[in-house]
Amino acid sequence: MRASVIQIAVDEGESVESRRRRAASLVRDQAGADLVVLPELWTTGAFAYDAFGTEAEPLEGPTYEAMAKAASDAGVWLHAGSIPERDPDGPLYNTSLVFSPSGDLAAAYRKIHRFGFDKGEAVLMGAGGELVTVRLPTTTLGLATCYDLRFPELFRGLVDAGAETLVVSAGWPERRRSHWTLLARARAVENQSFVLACATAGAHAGVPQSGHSIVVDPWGEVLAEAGADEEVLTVEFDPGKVATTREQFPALKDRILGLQPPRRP
Ligand SMILES: NC(=O)CCC(=O)C(=O)O
Repeated sequence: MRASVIQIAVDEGESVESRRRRAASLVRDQAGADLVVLPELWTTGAFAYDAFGTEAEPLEGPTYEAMAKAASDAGVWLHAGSIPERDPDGPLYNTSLVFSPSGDLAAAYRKIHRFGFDKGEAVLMGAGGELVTVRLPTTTLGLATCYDLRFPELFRGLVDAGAETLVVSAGWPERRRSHWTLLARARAVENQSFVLACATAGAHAGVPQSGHSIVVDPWGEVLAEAGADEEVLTVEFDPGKVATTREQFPALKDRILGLQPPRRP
C-alpha cells in the first residue's frame, strides 16, 4: 500500500482559496498512491480561532467539492483533513472528510476532543460523539483528529471497531513536537496498528507549527518522518503486518476489561 501524507504549510500570508487550489493540485500529483492524507483545518489553521466562524462551510461546501474532484482526478482514497463545518441546525464542528477514488464521500468524522480548555476550539466548536472507521480494499482506517491523540481510549475503541491503520490529521504546535512523535508511536505500539499522522507546517495566529508528520508501523518503528517545512511524505507499507504482529505478540488478547477502582480502607 502506498500512502502520501501531505504536510501543507498554513501561513497567514496565503488566502484560503489559494491554499485550497494548492491542496487540490498536491492531491492530484499523488496519482498512483492508494491513500492520501491532509492535516487538520488546513484552510484556516487550527489555531486561527477568529477565522473559524468566517471560513466555516457546510459539509458539502467549497472544500468538499474541491477535494471530491481531486480524489477522483487522482483516483485515490483521500483523507482530506478537516474543515470548520457549519451545521445548519447546530454549532460549528471540526469535521474530517474521507473520499473514495470515485470522489464519493466515504466518511465524515467530527472531532471528539476539542482543544483549548476554556477557550479557542473548545468553546467555538461542538464535540463529535461517534467513532468512525472506513473500510479500504486492504485495510480499515480509524479516524482521529489532533488533540484526540492524547486519549488512548478513543484509539482502543477504533481498534475494537476493526481499525488497523489509525489516521491522525492534526495542526500540532512546534512547542509540543516531542509529544506528537511520542504519542504517535505509543498509539501504534499499544494498538498494534499503523499510524499515519499528518501535521501542518508554517505558522499562523502566532503559533509555529510542528511539521514532523510521521508514519509508524505496528511494532512502533518509524517508517518515515517529515521535517518542519511543507513536504509530501510518501511511504509503502504492508497492511498484512497488523495481523502478523497481533498473532506473533498477542498482547491485545490479554486485555482485562472492567477493572474496578481500588477499594477505600
Ligand atoms: N488542534 C489541536 O487539537 C491542538 C492539540 C495540541 O496542541 C496538543 O494536544 O498539544
